[in-house]
Amino acid sequence: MAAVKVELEVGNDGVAIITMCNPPVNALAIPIFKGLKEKFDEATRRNDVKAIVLTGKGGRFSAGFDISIMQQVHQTGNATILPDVSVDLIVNKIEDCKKPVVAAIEGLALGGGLELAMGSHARISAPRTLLGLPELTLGVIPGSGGTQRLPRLLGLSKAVEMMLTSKSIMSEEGKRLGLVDAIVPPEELLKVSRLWAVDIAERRKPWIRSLHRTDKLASLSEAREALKLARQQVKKTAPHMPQHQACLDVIEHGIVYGGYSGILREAELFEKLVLSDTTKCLVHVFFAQRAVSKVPNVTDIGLKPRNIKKAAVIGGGLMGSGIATALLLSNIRVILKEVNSEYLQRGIKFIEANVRGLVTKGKLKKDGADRTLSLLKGTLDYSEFTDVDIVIEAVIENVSLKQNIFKDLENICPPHCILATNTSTIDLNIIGEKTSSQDRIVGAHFFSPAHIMPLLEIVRTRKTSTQVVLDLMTVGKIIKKVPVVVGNCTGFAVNRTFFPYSQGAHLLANLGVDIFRIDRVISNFGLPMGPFQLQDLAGYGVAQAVGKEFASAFPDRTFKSPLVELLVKSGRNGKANGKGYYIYEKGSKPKPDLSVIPIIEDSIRICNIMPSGKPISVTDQDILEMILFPVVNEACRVLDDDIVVRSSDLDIASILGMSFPSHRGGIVFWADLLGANYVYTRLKKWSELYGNFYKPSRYLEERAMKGIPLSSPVSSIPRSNARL
Ligand SMILES: C[C@H](O)CC(=O)SCCNC(=O)CCNC(=O)[C@H](O)C(C)(C)COP(=O)(O)OP(=O)(O)OC[C@H]1O[C@@H](n2cnc3c(N)ncnc32)[C@H](O)[C@@H]1OP(=O)(O)O
Repeated sequence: MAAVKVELEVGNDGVAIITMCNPPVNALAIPIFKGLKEKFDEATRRNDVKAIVLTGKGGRFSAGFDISIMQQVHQTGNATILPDVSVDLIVNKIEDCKKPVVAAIEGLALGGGLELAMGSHARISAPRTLLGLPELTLGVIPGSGGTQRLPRLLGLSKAVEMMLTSKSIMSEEGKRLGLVDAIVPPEELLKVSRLWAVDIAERRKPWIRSLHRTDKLASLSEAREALKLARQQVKKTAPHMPQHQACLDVIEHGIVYGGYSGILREAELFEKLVLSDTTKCLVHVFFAQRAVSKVPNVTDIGLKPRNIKKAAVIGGGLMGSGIATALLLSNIRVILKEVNSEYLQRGIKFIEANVRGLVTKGKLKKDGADRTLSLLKGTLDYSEFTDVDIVIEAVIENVSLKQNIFKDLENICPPHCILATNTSTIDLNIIGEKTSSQDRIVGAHFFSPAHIMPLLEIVRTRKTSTQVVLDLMTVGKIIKKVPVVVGNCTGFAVNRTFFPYSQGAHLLANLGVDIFRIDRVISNFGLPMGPFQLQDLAGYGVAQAVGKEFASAFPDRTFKSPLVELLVKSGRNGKANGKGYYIYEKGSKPKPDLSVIPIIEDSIRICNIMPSGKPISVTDQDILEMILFPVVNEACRVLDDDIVVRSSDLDIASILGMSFPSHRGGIVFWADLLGANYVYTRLKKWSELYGNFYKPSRYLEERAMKGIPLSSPVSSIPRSNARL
């Protein structure tokens, strides 16, 4: 492992080059801060140094504060391990240094990295360098002066926009806006920076301390007005994120009381926010998202992914056309196969609409769209399949149809070709039963709409080859998905974990709880919509088909509600035919359709589970937990059955596949914050009142009894039947 260190080298020109070395991104770990303080002290002291250049090794300036330090704070509860960077290093040793400091930036300067650069007296950058303050995505605010210096360098409105959206800009834009002083080719970066530093020392260039600048700040009243508008905006866009309001408060504080006071206030709030649950969750998500790409015995054994140049998609329905769109947008040639020309034309139209839609949204240029669509070829037979590298089957969920398709594919496709299915529930072993190619059969489970939703569940059986898993992971990354490798079972990881979600909502509805209240509670928690609105969106056919699969796979814990069948009988099919739980009118939010209430009352009568025939009385917290704790319970079974590599994979899958709020950390992490024992006790009580649907799983019970977090590796407890 390369040493984490800071180097100092003094040239004949009297310039000290201070270099941060912590590959791959020069994260600001404790030894880097320590090293920076020492080297700045040394450079300030030495008589042979007249100016300083600060840079990062390996073509990347710095990705900011080492986020694992925040993780340590969360694990220990001890915030005193956070180093004093803002005042002790950046103000005292860099900005107030007796010798000029120039930041030589390449690759990226993010978070604390950009804050170091802004504390310097000038910034010279290589082209196409990323500059940004993404701290809010981690639940904190910039904590090393960013909230004060960025507005002073860029002006208030652009700085506020950059911080609230956490979006980086390129150095070219930075130069235009005044964040960067010059852009030079990478090979000249150090040379120009040294000269610039000497020029400042010899007063040929201005010696500017960003914190002291006020020329770009608006007047107090204008600033207050702009910040008030921003506050109203974030109330709507980030209602669960305390860091957004805190960021605006600190900026305002600095404008009213001066930059240095702003820096002190910023440090106080940063320390407070680091300890918040939001930060715990978002920091967990940061590392969990990176962990999913590490699959033991797949990504760590030196295998190289094969090149995927040509793909085929079977089925041009919504899923198939979405998958084809995702492949095409990443420059992969696609053959789309359908059973007749009417369906084929419809599929091609879907794809064209997806691609043209991106042009309308300004995400793709017209000629880019034309190029993308030229990679698509429709077909009604298998003649184009003889040289494809991957086939993704996306036909309806019919076992014998899929079995026959895979039998054909085995005979027609080249032997190296990956045979993938987009089934959302059917066992892969059954799909491949009529072939002897089980080693190249794999699940490629996309989420609808497939060209937009980021999750790709890669389902492997015991027989799927490692090479095929690695290849599909690589395709997933190429098409900008987050691949999560899971095992084979009904519903795989995501749909299986979440099957109790709508069942729990239906159980409550049949216990007399208002469905619109249920939806409100769930969206207030942070999901984009409640379970009934989601059902409207997906269509009731999906709910019925999926419900049957789970009822037969897990009959012991399935709640069967008559409601969906009653709705269908009364001519409703959700948003698709404009008749659901809600009324859908163009241009306005869905409104509760009160004419659905008599149908719900019918369901309650048939179901007959209300104690003493009366609706149960519940708090909003009860509603939330009665819907989400059964999901946690199933997540426990998924962990127990080894369906995921690690519990944090299920967190990422729940966030990216089911839109579980990332600021809650994912389904397992959220449950652990509440405590296994709390979840267990609540479920146990409801199982006594309302039956097996709530019965705690063995995994949950054991962990609750022994005080072990749900996320602790399975090896800490004796295992049952693994089902990969
Ligand atoms: C006080 C301050 O105001 C507070 C802060 O500075 S908070 C930190 C702010 N900075 C950030 O949020 C940037 C976070 N990093 C990123 O966005 C991306 O990693 C990146 C754009 C820098 C690079 O992306 P990419 O090239 O895709 O590589 P990526 O896989 O993400 O990262 C490479 C490795 O560096 C690690 N890493 C990246 N940034 C890190 C950071 N700031 N701290 C610790 N580790 C970091 C990743 O965990 C990963 O480790 P791994 O190989 O062991 O999984």
